[in-house]
Amino acid sequence: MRTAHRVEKVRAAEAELMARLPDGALMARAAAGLAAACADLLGRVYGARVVLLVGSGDNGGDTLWAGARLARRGAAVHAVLLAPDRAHAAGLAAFQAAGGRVADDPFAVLSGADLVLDGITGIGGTGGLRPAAVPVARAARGSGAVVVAVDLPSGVEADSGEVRGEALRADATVTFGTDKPGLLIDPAREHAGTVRLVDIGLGPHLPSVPDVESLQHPDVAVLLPEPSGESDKYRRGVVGVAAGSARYPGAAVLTVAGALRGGAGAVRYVGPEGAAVVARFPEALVHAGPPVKAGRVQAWVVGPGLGDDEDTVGQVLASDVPVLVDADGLRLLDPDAVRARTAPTLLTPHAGEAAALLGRDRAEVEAGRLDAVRELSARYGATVLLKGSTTLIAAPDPRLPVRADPMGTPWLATAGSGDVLSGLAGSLLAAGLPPLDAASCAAYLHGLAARRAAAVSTPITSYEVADALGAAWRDIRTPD
Ligand SMILES: NC(=O)C1=CN([C@@H]2O[C@H](COP(=O)(O)OP(=O)(O)OC[C@H]3O[C@@H](n4cnc5c(N)ncnc54)[C@H](O)[C@@H]3O)[C@@H](O)[C@H]2O)[C@@H](O)CC1
Ligand SMILES: Nc1ncnc2c1ncn2[C@@H]1O[C@H](COP(=O)(O)OP(=O)(O)O)[C@@H](O)[C@H]1O
Ligand SMILES: [K+]
Repeated sequence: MRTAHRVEKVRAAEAELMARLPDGALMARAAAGLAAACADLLGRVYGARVVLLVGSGDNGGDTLWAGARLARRGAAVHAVLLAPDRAHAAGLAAFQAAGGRVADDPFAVLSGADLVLDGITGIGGTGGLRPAAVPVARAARGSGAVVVAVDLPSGVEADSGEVRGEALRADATVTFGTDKPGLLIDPAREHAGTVRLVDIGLGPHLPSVPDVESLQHPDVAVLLPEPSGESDKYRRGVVGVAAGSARYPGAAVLTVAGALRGGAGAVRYVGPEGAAVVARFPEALVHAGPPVKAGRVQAWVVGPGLGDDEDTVGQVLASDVPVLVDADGLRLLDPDAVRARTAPTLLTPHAGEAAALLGRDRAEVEAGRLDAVRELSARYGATVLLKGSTTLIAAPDPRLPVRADPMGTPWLATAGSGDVLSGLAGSLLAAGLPPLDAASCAAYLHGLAARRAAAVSTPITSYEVADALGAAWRDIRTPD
């Protein structure tokens, strides 16, 4: 599991730890880890041309101390001081004592650099890069050097992943003590590149429950349901799928395709497109009547391609089993009926649907996904999976961490892939996973399946994503 903590918690943990250590010890640990990571990236330190972008805070301090270490190992290191009067004094003295030089012309040194360290701002940064830093950050990006962000790419919001202006784009980020939420959530995540965590001893001082977390293969492996000797199709769970309409018959097929690969023992399709479903999937059970007459299921998926069938949404929401609501279902749902449910509800909007549910602009939701997913989940008393470039999942209990899916790929931005996801997540609900786990495992498997399909050929179709789900399960169970 990757875990991320908000800035206030990082600072509290740092204060506790610093009180037990000699002055400067923590920064020395950070700088040692940073210099080691840079040496790995460079391969050979001796003779390498390194440029430090140094801001006015401790982030610049870490960078100067690391620059001193690299200079002592024979690198030619120049520091670009963005606020010369406020550069970290001890760091600058150590840097110069080690043979590092302050650059007169930032653009001249950047044009010949092998490695650039971005120490403009870390967790103390607010707003995008200040205007003076913008051309320097752009020149770093355009220089052909490997760009390494120190703690965070400068200009991103550490706590939310928002980018409110211009931010530096790094190839890699070396972060200290713990991940920050912005390293797991777009658009900031995209600016960070590959993230490496340096242990500075903060762990025991951080709250045990993080603010944001990302599942990794072993976490998903533990959560996925496995049939046992005692299993039969009913004990494995039956998932009901109320999706598709004469106008959108494909949604019925794709949702069932996802549901069949989600671990439930049987999929019961309910709606007008049973013939199309059975033609593709003879293993599906079909029922043409309303959901209340369909027989017992352990979870429902309602909404993909449903058109305007409000009755179906109402009937499913009135049931006493977990319900996933997607697509048209989100438009047709009665918020009071959702809030009144005693069994869990999982809503799976994309940014446009989330914006409609919240009464906000789509762009606002996309820029501030963490805030949007938390607010939706609180308003509806439901688990919410907000789809997009970073899919986020929030449980209604605000004490639980928000899960940020690390597996998505932009190839998933293709019609119908959301239908596959909702079938898959509904199937995991029917198999007995709690909504937060069902949703986050589904997003992870969906992304992994899309990556596998994209490795064979691109562009991928939603049906190919569904087809690759079995291979994704196998990958997770048998890591190499
Ligand atoms: N506190 C500690 O013990 C440790 C801190 N560490 C480092 O210290 C950093 C935090 O240091 P600080 O709290 O000094 O904060 P930062 O160095 O992240 O940034 C604060 C400084 O940047 C300026 N600033 C804020 N927003 C800006 C913007 N958009 N553009 C340009 N300048 C801006 C502020 O005026 C302030 O001077 C961490 O990210 C990490 O790199 C590490 O050394 C580990 C230990
Ligand atoms: N830029 C992107 N990067 C990664 N995943 C994306 C991106 N855009 C969309 N997706 C994913 O693609 C799927 C699309 O679902 P959705 O918007 O419901 O489409 P549809 O209704 O056509 O099925 C979701 O799983 C979403 O997270
Ligand atoms: K930085």
